[in-house]
Amino acid sequence: MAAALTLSATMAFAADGLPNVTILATGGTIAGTGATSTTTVGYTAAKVGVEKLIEAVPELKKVANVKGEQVFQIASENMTNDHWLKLAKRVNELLAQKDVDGIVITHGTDTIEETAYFLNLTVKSTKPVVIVGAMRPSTAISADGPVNLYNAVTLAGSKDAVGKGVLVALNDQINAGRDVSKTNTSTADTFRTPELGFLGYMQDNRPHFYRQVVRKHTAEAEFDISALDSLPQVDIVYGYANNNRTALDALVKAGAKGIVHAGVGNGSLSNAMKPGLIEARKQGVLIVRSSRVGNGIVARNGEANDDELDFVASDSLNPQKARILLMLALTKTTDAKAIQKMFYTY
Ligand SMILES: NC(=O)CC[C@H](N)C(=O)O
Repeated sequence: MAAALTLSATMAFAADGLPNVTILATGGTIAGTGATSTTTVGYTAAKVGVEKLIEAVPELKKVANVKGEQVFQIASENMTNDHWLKLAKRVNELLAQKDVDGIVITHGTDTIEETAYFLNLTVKSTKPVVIVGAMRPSTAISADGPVNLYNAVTLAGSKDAVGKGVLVALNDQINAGRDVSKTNTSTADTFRTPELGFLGYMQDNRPHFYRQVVRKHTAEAEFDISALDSLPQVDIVYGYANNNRTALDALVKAGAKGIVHAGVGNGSLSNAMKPGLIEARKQGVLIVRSSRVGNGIVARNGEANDDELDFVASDSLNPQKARILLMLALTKTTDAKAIQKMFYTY
């Protein structure tokens, strides 16, 4: 299956001088407008349509045959599971076509890392999928959107990006959708993979790759959203000094099927929170221990006896990414041991 997909992706690339890249626009700052050229905070996101984004970068024509589609027009803090299902289905439809070589998704930066990981697990193709955004609105001095879009289209049209999983490309760097995070509220170099490292650079009209993710993704992933119109409810509970179980209990009462605990340190559970998590698990709610630290491994049977409690350790996924894997895992099984395996696979 994966070999056939690789072959078809390669053949499509060879069919024409320029690759065919579709840009799916979803909103964000890259499509934002401010009152003046110096407005870089307090602008309005998700205003400019995809055709205007493309027109603003005439250089795109030199690197790809570009088509644009406005999938939705939102600030990415409003991204929902429904948006993800719609987007993943559209990406899969397009990538199944022989005349589409790669996809670029323009996106608000706040939840890029979540959409990237969701697609990394649900896209059924090895063809390149690149998510891009901007930190300055389109009207700003030195707007970063145009160069980021140019690099993203170049990357999505490159054979070097085939089979690398969903990529996030901003600020001349290529990051893996699995590992990347927004690390600064406002600077242009916000997207980083601090401990594991980014994959390569965009320079001189081409990608330069130095590493790749070994965890399974895209064509090799077992998740199939093609027949789904909703995902199981999974929520996040935060760990902090003097915390309590009030929010946890409310989420469980509201019907959460899974809870990701963004614990302190190595996924530690306070004496105030732990009994609530144990009760929730007894009621059938899946519990994943992650960490608010944002880097490192949450070790199974480390800060809690996961074997005894039937909990899952998040491995290296941060809470917002662990939430996505748990939702998708719950579409396949409710067995905590099987879900733990998925956390070591993806
Ligand atoms: N830089 C941005 O894209 C942030 C704008 C907005 N909050 C969003 O995520 O869509």
